Amino acid sequence: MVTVKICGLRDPDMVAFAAREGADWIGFNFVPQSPRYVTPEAAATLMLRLGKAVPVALMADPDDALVMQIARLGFPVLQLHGQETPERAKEIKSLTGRDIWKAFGVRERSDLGQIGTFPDIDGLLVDAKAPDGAAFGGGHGQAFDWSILKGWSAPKPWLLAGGLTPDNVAEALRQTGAPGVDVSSGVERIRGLKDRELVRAFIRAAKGRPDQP
Ligand SMILES: O=C(O)c1ccccc1NCC(=O)[C@H](O)[C@H](O)COP(=O)(O)O
Repeated sequence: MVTVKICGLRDPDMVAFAAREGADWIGFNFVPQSPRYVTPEAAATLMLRLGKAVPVALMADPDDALVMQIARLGFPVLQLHGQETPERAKEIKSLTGRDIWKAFGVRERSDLGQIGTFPDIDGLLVDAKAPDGAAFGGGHGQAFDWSILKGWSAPKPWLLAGGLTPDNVAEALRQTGAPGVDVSSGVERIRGLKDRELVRAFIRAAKGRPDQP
């Protein structure tokens, strides 16, 4: 079964709703410039509503103090979404003992080359490259050309991300064979605010049960 990560939740009831609807992972965003940012204190409250969903902490170029603070909250997975080097990813892994997922922004086939230089990560996201001039590297609601993944085999467990929506996720999965998907903007009507109907539709479309009430 395809796994689903819903990223950038800020509201406890929405966390509980996404978990009930079958989200496998729920991402909390610790990038202060993001409209989806939550403080570590707020995340601790949100984490009380996870049900069976697994929390993922999203950070961009975090310092040691932040990674330790987040790891202490109990996150089993840290998702790195900045300019972290392979060495820094390894360092964060040893410092915290947590699984490390690294997000890679891609636009063309050659962008996939960087992935092999991160031997110590536990998983990865293949995401769209941020638009030129963007202040941060993800959550822009833009898809990349999925055909660049044709014939590529991921060295680690991976999620497809970037511009996915309830309407295109089934086709994205068909074209890429991704084992899992990650979404943020595509389940929002207002930037930064998740929408229940879209969250439900996305999870059902990704898991291949779109018509169930
Ligand atoms: O979502 C953000 O605001 C964000 C900010 C800074 C770094 C990363 C961010 N999001 C990372 C994610 O994992 C998103 O879910 C992923 O980029 C897909 O986003 P979208 O295209 O909006 O579905």
